[in-house]
Amino acid sequence: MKQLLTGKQMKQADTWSIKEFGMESLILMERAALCAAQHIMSVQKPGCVFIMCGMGNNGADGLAMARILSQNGWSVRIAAIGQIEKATKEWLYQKSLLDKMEILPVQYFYESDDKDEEEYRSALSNLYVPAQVYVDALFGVGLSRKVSGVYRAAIEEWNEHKKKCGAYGVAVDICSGLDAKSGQVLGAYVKADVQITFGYGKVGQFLYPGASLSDQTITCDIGMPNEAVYHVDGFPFNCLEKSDAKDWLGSRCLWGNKGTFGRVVIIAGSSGMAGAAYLSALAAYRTGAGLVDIVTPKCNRLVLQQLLPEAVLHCISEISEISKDEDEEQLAYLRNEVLPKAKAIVIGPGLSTDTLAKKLLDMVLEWNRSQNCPIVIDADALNLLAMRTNIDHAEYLGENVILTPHPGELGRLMNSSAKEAAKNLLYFAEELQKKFGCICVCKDARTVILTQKNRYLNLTGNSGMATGGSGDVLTGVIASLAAQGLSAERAAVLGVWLHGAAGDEAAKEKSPYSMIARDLADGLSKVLIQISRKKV
Ligand SMILES: NC(=O)C1=CN([C@@H]2O[C@H](COP(=O)(O)OP(=O)(O)OC[C@H]3O[C@@H](n4cnc5c(N)ncnc54)[C@H](O)[C@@H]3O)[C@@H](O)[C@H]2O)[C@@H](O)CC1
Ligand SMILES: Nc1ncnc2c1ncn2[C@@H]1O[C@H](COP(=O)(O)OP(=O)(O)O)[C@@H](O)[C@H]1O
Ligand SMILES: [K+]
Repeated sequence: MKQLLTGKQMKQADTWSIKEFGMESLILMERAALCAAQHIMSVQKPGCVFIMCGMGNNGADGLAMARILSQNGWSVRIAAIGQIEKATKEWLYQKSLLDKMEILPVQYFYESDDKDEEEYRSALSNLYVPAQVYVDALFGVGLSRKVSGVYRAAIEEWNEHKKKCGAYGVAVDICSGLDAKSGQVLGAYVKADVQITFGYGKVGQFLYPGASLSDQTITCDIGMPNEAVYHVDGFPFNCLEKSDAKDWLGSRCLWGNKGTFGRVVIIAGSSGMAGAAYLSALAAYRTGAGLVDIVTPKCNRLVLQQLLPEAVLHCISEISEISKDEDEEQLAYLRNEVLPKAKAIVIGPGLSTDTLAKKLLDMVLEWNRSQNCPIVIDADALNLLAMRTNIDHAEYLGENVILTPHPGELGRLMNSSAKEAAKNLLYFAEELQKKFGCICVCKDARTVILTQKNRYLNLTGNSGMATGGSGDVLTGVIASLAAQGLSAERAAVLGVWLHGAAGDEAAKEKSPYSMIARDLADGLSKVLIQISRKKV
């Protein structure tokens, strides 16, 4: 399992290693600089390298890289941007080594507020020499505010000159301008070929738009003590990898029958929305559930029977079509005959927010209070949940409930907008988890999964999944895994991984442009062939 930290957590890990463990800051820095320099030497023959340094320790890494590369036959040019009074002690030390070696001129460019951006850029332009490698060591995880003035000009010149001379761009630790937690860019930002990041990957490098700033992010071990990660606030973000997916999936019982592999009850669909029920149910079957029941309005009977004859249908009447007694009867039937057989329940895809949908959600939440059955709440059921204002959510929901909002639904659940939720996905996910006390799967180009104790970031998937019905497929995958006996947490995390990996398979075959939600079901089969064990 790969672990990622936020910028703040990384600093805490650094500080603990230095102050509590007693590892000299310069040891870590030397390892970091050596790692980045070695990467450059592994992909390029010695030539000319241009290094843009700030005055913090990211800049100090850049100076140390300059020394190492110079000693290995490289011609080095350095532009130091900022005020020398702000330089860290490590920076001054690295600079003093360069001075003693008498081989490297450091060109300074001081910060002052009296120029406009164009003036800065033309002044800086002279410092940016043609080179085959461009290194960005302006800001690392210490970036704390929007980039402006001389720094903005320095970044823009760096991008422009790098492009003009076709140089290989290396960002030290993290692309300058990228926020190491949110993945948002703060003002200007470097676009590099590779980010050589130290100790742990930073969450912001894997969230979008941050993940698009470089083609590759390489994490280097810089010798930080392993315990350092236990001395940070909160939890690191875990990223499931293929080998973990294999372990978590386990093996399928060779002598199992359909009862062994769990029954998923899917409460979904409304008039014109049969597809949502179909996609969720199809995905549940394709992920291995033994039986799938669909609870849906009568109008969807024919289409669902034709699309998925394998599903058991329970067709219900709209409230307007029946008497109060009949309405009570059909709910009692669901409560007494259908829900008790479920090993996992999905509620919400295409459900609508009408009175019947509301009653169905009430019934499922009531069921949740007395039974220990994993429940996936999605789409309209989330919208209905967002409309409830006077309940203590944490009392209703628990560790067996999985909410799967996209940014629109997340915004609604948190009384905010989709735009805000997408921009601050981690923050919103944390608040949602606190509010409902359950498992929160906050979906976007990167999906964040939070439980009471753990944080996960999913790295599979692609833009082809931004197509109607993808989310419905996810509900079926998660519920199917839960029905087969995985804990709700593992079902959610593995489900999101599988769903993304299925999307990646679909994209290989159809391209992200033309794949549709149904293709994810075929993708699931391919991924399951790759990760399922051959023998018990
Ligand atoms: N011993 C350590 O602490 C290690 C640190 N390392 C490097 O050190 C970096 C962190 O160093 P620092 O904490 O010194 O931080 P940075 O070097 O990332 O930058 C901090 C400096 O930039 C200024 N700053 C922040 N945002 C700004 C903005 N928008 N405009 C203008 N100035 C701004 C700050 O006031 C501060 O002076 C890491 O990313 C990594 O590259 C590595 O060498 C590994 C070991
Ligand atoms: N650009 C993307 N990269 C990776 N995954 C994506 C991307 N866009 C959407 N997805 C995934 O596709 C699914 C879309 O879900 P949702 O918006 O609920 O779809 P729908 O409501 O149409 O079923 C989510 O799991 C989301 O994480
Ligand atoms: K950097």
